[in-house]
Amino acid sequence: MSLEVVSNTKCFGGWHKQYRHDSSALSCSMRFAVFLPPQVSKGESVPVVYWLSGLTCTDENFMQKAGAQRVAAELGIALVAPDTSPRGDGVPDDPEGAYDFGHGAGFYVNATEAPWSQHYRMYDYVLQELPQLVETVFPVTQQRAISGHSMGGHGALTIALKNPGRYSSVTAFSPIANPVDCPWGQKALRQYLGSDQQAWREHDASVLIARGGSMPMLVDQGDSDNFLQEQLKPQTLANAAEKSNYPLTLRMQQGYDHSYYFIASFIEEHLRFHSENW
Ligand SMILES: N[C@@H](CCC(=O)N[C@@H](CSC=O)C(=O)NCC(=O)O)C(=O)O
Repeated sequence: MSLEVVSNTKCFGGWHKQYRHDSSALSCSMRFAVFLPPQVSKGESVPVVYWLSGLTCTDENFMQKAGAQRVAAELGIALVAPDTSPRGDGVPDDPEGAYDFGHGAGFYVNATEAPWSQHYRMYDYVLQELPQLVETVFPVTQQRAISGHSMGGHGALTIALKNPGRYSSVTAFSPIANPVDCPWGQKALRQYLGSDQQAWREHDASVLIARGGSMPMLVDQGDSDNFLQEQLKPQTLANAAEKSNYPLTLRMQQGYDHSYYFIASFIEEHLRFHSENW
């Protein structure tokens, strides 16, 4: 396993680092970011929160805009932020360069349809390859939590719901909560997974949560989010959770939009939530 250090920056007594590596899941070179809290420099092993970003993002949006490092340093949590899709000249992209499919829009699934299936395997990357690498290279414990925003909120919820026991807790900001029934989700799932909607349902948080479960889950959603009605549908998630008695806390936050200003306002509460549930 070869890791290239891209950057190394001191932050709140810990270190923000970017790395590049050859991903076998995605068959391309990938960059990811890690924040190691100060406890690591004192020889401690720490738990990890994996952060999945939304459409158009790289590993940088969350690390630069969410302001998560101060609380992660206080709580002794490592943060890991992967990119949102495979990338590179050899990786097919949306033919029209649309922002909601292809590069920057991997939707955290394993594509089954050509030409996407060779590289677009973000589900395996996030669930297996990246944690394996992180747990080999960095002083981290087996305690993992997962969180994300929008497309990344969809990724966090579905990966957690499909893998009970793998994460201690899951949180999301403005997740695409019912992708089988919104334009972003339908466009991506049809192309990555084909026309059989049963396959899409296996990556829909509202479908999965209806099957029950017990992993602590917190979702924050701004009520002034432009994407709320057409793309996000948190009420569908809440209704399904109620029917299956799933312990979901959904908080509608008055006046907040879809941006990282919203995430920055509540990321501390999400990290404390994870910290209470290791
Ligand atoms: N460019 C698009 C909207 C793209 C957008 O809003 N991306 C969000 C995530 S949306 C769902 O996954 C984001 O996080 N952007 C990066 C940022 O740093 O804000 C448009 O113009 O509509």
